[in-house]
Amino acid sequence: MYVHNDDRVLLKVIEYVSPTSAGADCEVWRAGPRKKIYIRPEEVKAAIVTCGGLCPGLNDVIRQIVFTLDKYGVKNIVGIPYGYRGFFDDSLSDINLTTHYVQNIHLSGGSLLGVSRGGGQTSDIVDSLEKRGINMLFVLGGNGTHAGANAIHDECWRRKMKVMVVCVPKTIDNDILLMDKTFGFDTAVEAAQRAISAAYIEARSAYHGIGVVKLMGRQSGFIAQYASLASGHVNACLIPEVPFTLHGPNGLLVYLEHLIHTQGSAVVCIAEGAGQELLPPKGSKDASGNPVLSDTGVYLQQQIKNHFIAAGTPADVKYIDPTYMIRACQANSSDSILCTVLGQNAVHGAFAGFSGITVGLCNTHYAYFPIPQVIDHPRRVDPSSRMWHRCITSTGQPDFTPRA
Ligand SMILES: Nc1ncnc2c1ncn2[C@@H]1O[C@H](COP(=O)(O)OP(=O)(O)OP(=O)(O)O)[C@@H](O)[C@H]1O
Ligand SMILES: O=P(O)(O)OC[C@H]1O[C@](O)(CO)[C@@H](O)[C@@H]1O
Ligand SMILES: [Mg+2]
Repeated sequence: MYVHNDDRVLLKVIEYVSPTSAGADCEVWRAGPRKKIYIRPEEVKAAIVTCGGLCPGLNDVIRQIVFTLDKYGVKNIVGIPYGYRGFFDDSLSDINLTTHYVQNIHLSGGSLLGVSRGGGQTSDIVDSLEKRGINMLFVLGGNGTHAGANAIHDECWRRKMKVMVVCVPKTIDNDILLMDKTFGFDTAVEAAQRAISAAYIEARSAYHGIGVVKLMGRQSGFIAQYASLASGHVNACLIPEVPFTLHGPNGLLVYLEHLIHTQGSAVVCIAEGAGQELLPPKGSKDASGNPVLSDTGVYLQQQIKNHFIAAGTPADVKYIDPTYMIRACQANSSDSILCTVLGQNAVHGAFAGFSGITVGLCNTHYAYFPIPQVIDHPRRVDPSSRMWHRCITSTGQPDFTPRA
């Protein structure tokens, strides 16, 4: 059954108050195979590239793109090694991708193709596409990668090159706008449970035990929020979107003291971007220009220890940082399904002639989004949302917001 090009997915089942509300001006196409295809399969040279940090499910998406291209009859498929770097680093060679080659890659985490951050001029990448004769490009990555893909799309358009650039959002942080969720997020939340569980068991078993778990989330605290909600053992969830105070009567430290006296143990879950304002900024950036963050997890652990020493109350503080363990793993079943459908739809989108789009889940429907709208700014936890309130209701934490 084919999808008609005029089919649309309703972005939000809400009435927009103003045309500048997020998503109000965004057209979202229904994803899926079209009756009329834009290019003959025998003319296609397809490439797949994975950029940014790792994310569970990358291999599932790569595999499904190759399988679906094969179903359309495409024989010429290459993998670009190590993200955008593979386009301009002459020491790196493309990888020929066949269904046989990718058959089992979803059984392990990581990316078959490798990933990287930083580097590369758009014009060099487009030169490279031209030189290699690539006319279908599948780009898997987060906000930065999407910005790069959109620039590639614009440059191809400017040069009148017929290249379809189609993205699949990859971010365990779940920080892409307008989508229900991105692949890898569920797996990361699930993997974080082992760390939180260990922190809880350690804390419960120790005399006055306190467990601190740091999870990824540079600007968006979704992983910490959902992992805390899923666990049920977290007493305080700290995210970048909600400033907190450590000291003073409404601070975290006094609350932990209260928990130790009333229930004997406590668990804190902190997102890496939370509490950055408590430490001097590092001032450095990674290769892609993302700010390098201070380690608030280690700082928090130290502050808790100091506080309890000063209070004369014994406390056994255990710190767990499972950072890379929650993303370097194999996708769970629900993410595998998501990856499979996203991968298939990425190929359908390219064959339908879309370019400069990304594939995502919108109100439970698979859809094509224009890239600029989904990366206008990172999606963040809304502290006044019902979901955040559900989270703090579940942890039972008081309001740690700094008071004037
Ligand atoms: N504004 C931009 N314009 C063009 N290219 C960009 C831009 N921002 C980042 N890139 C490129 O995109 C690639 C990935 O960017 P980045 O390291 O920020 O990861 P990301 O896609 O945001 O994923 P993650 O969620 O893991 O951070 C890098 O090669 C980087 O050079
Ligand atoms: O250490 P790396 O590879 O730069 O990745 C860390 C970053 O990845 C992210 O999860 C984004 O993918 C951020 O939250 C985190 O800061
Ligand atoms: Mg990014």
